[in-house]
Amino acid sequence: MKVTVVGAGAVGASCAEYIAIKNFASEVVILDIKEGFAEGKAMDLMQTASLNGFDTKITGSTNDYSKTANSDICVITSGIPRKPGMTREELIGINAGIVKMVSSSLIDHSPNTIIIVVSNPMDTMTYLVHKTTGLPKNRIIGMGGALDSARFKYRLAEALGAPISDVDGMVIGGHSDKGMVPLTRLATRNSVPVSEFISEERLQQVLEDTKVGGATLTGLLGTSAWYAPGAAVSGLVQAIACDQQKIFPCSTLLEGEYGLNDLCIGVPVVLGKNGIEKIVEIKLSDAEKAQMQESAKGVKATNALLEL
Ligand SMILES: NC(=O)C1=CN([C@@H]2O[C@H](COP(=O)(O)OP(=O)(O)OC[C@H]3O[C@@H](n4cnc5c(N)ncnc54)[C@H](O)[C@@H]3O)[C@@H](O)[C@H]2O)C=CC1
Ligand SMILES: O=C([O-])CC(=O)C(=O)O
Repeated sequence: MKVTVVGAGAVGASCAEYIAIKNFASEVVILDIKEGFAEGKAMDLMQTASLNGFDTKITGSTNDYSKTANSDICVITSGIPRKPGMTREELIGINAGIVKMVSSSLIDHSPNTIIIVVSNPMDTMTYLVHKTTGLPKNRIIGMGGALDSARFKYRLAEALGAPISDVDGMVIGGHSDKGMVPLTRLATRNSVPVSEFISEERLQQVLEDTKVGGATLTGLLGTSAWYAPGAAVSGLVQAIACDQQKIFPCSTLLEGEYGLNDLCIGVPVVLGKNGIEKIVEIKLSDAEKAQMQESAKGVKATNALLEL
């Protein structure tokens, strides 16, 4: 199993590290445009192999896509991150050009690959990869919901005073400060609805904190987060590489599902060896449906800025 990670920055390196530590891939290639940067990150990570006990071979490449040839899975993290006070959508001007160029170079060398898009604004970048590569929809996956759900669980556990492993919950919708739809109605503590334990008001606070999870960290760090994003990507890569058939919320091209068309947005999907094996349509309440419609409107407004 060969995995390429484009972008050796904060998220790309974290993602490569988690993939290696989980020890399921034979090879990870990190590629970056900055001279020597990917090679340096790869060497540094390889020097953790004996310490962390993994056999994955990590190599770096300065913009040489021949090194990525025949990758089973490619992750796109190249592009600029936001700074405090910015929205993800403001990154489109620079990141669209980068993602377009990177995705076509990847496909030139790995025509059968599955692509995971991370660069922001992620839902729009995922849509752009569809338009650029024309790959079947099961092979293009946007990562956002897996991360947002991890943050939701963190906030739920905090509110409940419970261990995170006792808590379950999912966030669907657009990966944006306003567009996320945390499904509080379906969140549970060990199968019991969380509303049994905390007030509606506290749950609303959890929802609001979850939606601005990325912005909160950007305010604290001066740039956006990388550990949880890297871990979330590694979870998707592992589910595909190991044909786990697990459900994650991912951004995928909708063609009528959830009453939505011609956009990529976060919904639950089953991930396995073919990438997206199935879009899972869960029954939403009227309020949740309305939130999804509103979220889709936001994503479509950003998509309209693309030069396709
Ligand atoms: N979807 C999600 O949940 C998340 C998305 N992100 C996004 O991921 C992206 C990367 O974030 P960071 O790693 O923090 O940024 P970073 O600045 O640390 O790393 C980005 C890397 O991309 C490289 N790069 C730029 N243009 C390139 C090109 N044409 N080819 C190859 N490499 C190129 C840069 O040299 C840099 O090393 C950002 O757009 C950020 O908003 C970040 C966290 C979560
Ligand atoms: O907040 C950002 O800009 C980066 C990101 O998507 C996240 O951490 O959720």
